[in-house]
Amino acid sequence: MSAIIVLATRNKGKIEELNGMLSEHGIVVKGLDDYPECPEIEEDGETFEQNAIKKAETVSKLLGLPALADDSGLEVDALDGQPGVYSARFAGLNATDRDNIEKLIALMSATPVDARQARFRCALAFAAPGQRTWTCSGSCEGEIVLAPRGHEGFGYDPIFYLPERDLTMAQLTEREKNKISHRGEAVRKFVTELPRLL
Ligand SMILES: O=P(O)(O)OP(=O)(O)OP(=O)(O)OC[C@H]1O[C@@H](n2cnc3c(O)ncnc32)[C@H](O)[C@@H]1O
Ligand SMILES: [Mg+2]
Repeated sequence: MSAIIVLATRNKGKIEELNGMLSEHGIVVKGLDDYPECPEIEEDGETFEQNAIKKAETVSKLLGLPALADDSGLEVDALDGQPGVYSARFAGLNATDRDNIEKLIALMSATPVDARQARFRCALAFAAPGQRTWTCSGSCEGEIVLAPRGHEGFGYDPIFYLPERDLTMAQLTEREKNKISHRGEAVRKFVTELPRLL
């Protein structure tokens, strides 16, 4: 079996990771760069789940195809859960990963090392014509470090430290990241539902 699922994103890191996990299940994930007619979708939800549902349903309706969406971000305990749903635009609307990392490092520099707990969260939503939208989520615990390390992954990975590995997320290969990440956990739940959803 082989199926195409549109992933409602232009984030290349997400497309790469989702393809890495779903290709062995006969699924090819295509991002929105393959569907230039899809407009930017305003992410105005209060939760990752609300944003994921909005992105998946908007794209599925517009294209008349099954669509998966990932809304994800970083929650830092010392910042009361920030940047949360604002993770992509933490340092402003057109912020780069580097801008966001620099802002977070500046905000965390006064926080003691033993109070830098954080987690990545990922909500997935799957919408298809005539079907009820399905959602699931995953999370991954870690700590913020002030010195970025590693070049793999994307986003906040270089400052997301995994104490049990003594590595940042950006020092893991894509395959290793997928085994432990918030997105990996959510995708494994999606995979168990695939026979019912597709
Ligand atoms: O909304 P789409 O188009 O999917 O792409 P986006 O980059 O705007 O994605 P989000 O709105 O879900 O924002 C998620 C941000 O959280 C961060 N993030 C999410 N998953 C991450 C991961 O696995 N590693 C590092 N940072 C991550 C990263 O900065 C993302 O830009
Ligand atoms: Mg976004």
